[in-house]
Amino acid sequence: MQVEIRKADLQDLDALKIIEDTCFPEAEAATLESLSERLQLFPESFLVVEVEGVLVGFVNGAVIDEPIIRDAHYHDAALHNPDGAYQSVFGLDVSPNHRRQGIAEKLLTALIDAARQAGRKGLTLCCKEEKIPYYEKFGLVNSGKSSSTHGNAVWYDMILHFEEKRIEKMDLKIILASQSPRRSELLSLSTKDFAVQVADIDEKAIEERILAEAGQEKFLDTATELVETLAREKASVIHHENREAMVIGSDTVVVLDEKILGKPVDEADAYAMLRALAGKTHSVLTGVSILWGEKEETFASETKVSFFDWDDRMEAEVKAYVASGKPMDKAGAYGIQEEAALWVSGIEGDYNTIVGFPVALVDKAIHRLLTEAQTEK
Ligand SMILES: Cc1cn([C@H]2C[C@H](O)[C@@H](COP(=O)(O)OP(=O)(O)OP(=O)(O)O)O2)c(=O)[nH]c1=O
Repeated sequence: MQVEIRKADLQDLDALKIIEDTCFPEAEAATLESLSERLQLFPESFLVVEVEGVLVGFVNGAVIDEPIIRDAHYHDAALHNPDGAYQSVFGLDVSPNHRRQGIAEKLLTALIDAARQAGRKGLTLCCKEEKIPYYEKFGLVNSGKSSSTHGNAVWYDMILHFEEKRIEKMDLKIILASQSPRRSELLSLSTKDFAVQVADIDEKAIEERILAEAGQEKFLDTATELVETLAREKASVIHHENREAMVIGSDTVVVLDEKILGKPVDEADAYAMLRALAGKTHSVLTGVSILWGEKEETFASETKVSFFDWDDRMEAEVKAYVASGKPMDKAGAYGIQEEAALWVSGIEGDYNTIVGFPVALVDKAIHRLLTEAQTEK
């Protein structure tokens, strides 16, 4: 028996309505308009099942903010929130001649998996008393009688809370291989539980090698390879000494007119860099490498930054900024989080990539690795 689950589309509407009417009494069955509205509103959580190419069942539900479905959720489309916390189940239908073949189970499991993947906190539905044991098999827990009077029946709230997979809950050692206080601050938005160990590598030698080996590819590709390699090298040094830990390395460079601007070597160099950046658009590239056991996630993020034209006021500000010593530990000789903010006319991309750590991408990569490890267990 060939069973296939896929997302529903509007062409399925008539078949869906026929199945809905065979599964529910008239007072409880969703109308054609309602099914059509749901299809358009939350296609991500409207799944159908086909057996040998014939549509025989479906499951659907809005994504809502609270763990319990209220009657208003069925009628008020505006209560669907694509970023909401709970996947609800408005209906689970299988046509009568395809029951007792595990098809409803497959549908519900697919919706639970999709909700987990989407990072929801859980899944919630209302059912009649006799269906409680059925849903308990999926881990849903009876929270008592529902306030719903849908179809004048008595309903029960059933809720499945997904396990918290935040990093804090895991027995995991994370090490940030960086001396940069800004990287620590940004990583702490994703997890509070990490150590810092500084990796000492010969950045200049790696840069010279990669630039010397560069072929005909675009300069930005070479620069991307450079920040990824430096990030991986930093992580690798620390990972070598801490085999069980998840180690994160990172590196940032500024790319202007096919030239790489790293940290300035002295005040004159810092001044020259800032003078060259004025009136132009450059790229800030930050590479990140996460090493954990045999696993690796290495990537780079690019943000374009434009500076206002050079004028007398900027000249005075740049001189004072250089004299303060602040440019010396920063790629391109500036920190957008400091006085240099006054010279920036616009950015295109992620702000934190400029500050040296694209924390949103890092957070996602960490959780991808954790999910991967859990499914392998
Ligand atoms: C462009 C720019 C860079 N920077 C910083 C980010 C990085 O810390 C620094 C680039 O130097 P990196 O060599 O990438 O990093 P680092 O030496 O500070 O730390 P480690 O190698 O130990 O990880 O420039 C800002 O803080 N703001 C900015 O606007």
